[in-house]
Amino acid sequence: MQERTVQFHIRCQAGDVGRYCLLPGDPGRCEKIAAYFDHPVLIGSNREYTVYTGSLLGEKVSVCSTGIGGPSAAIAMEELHNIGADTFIRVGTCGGIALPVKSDDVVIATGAVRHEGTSREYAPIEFPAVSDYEVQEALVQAAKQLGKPWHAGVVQCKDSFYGQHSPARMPVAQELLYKWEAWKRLGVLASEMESAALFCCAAALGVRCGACFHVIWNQEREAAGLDQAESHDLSAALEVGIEAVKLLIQADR
Ligand SMILES: O=P(O)(O)O[C@H]1O[C@H](CO)[C@@H](O)[C@H]1O
Ligand SMILES: O=c1cc[nH]c(=O)[nH]1
Repeated sequence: MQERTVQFHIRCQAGDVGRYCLLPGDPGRCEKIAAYFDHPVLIGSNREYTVYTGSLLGEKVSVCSTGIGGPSAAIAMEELHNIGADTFIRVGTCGGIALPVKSDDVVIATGAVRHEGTSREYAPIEFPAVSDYEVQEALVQAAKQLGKPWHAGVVQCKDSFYGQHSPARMPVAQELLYKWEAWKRLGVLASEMESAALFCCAAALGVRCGACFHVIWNQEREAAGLDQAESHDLSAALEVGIEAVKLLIQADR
């Protein structure tokens, strides 16, 4: 494919974004994240991709939404990398699976279950989808410094949100249910949709990627009669993501 100055989907070019990029799924989250930057500027918006650039500690940083699912997330990472980005933090939402993971907690991914399609077009299934160690460490340090309730461990990625929430009505119910039971027994913390693709895409490109999540709810806690809490205030996860970028900037200097 011919090299392009302006990237095909994100419609940005070299100079538009920083080396450090935060990657929320929801375009509506970009303005909130950019509000933590110094001098944030809206670079553009096309399809699910909204991009703002500003600075943190004097270093150029950006936020680019990825939309829902691995295909659009991998496109964002590829195109941001084409124009100079090499360090990525997904700042997403997730649903808790492990019982200690409560609504409003922050989950930091150490790795991701590849129950989705995109990562298979980057790496054979034997290859693990893992977070970059430096980014992971910065996220943990950030959560500790900020005093946020956090958990670090494996998250599960899938392509069907409703396969997670209504597995029994799917024609492939048996497969979804026995695998969900396996994720539970293996101590998987939470379910979301993009990290596995992003971690494998990052490995293929030779760039750093980590991920932190706001826990909206936990369907297993609900099933166990523990609580039915639901939270949509993402500020703790956003603050952890921003603080981690600052720690990486300092460590990289
Ligand atoms: O809130 P975001 O970052 O989009 O993340 C989660 O929310 C979406 C599903 O509701 C999926 O993209 C999932 O990964
Ligand atoms: O339960 C949830 C919440 C957010 N994102 C998901 O994929 N699942």
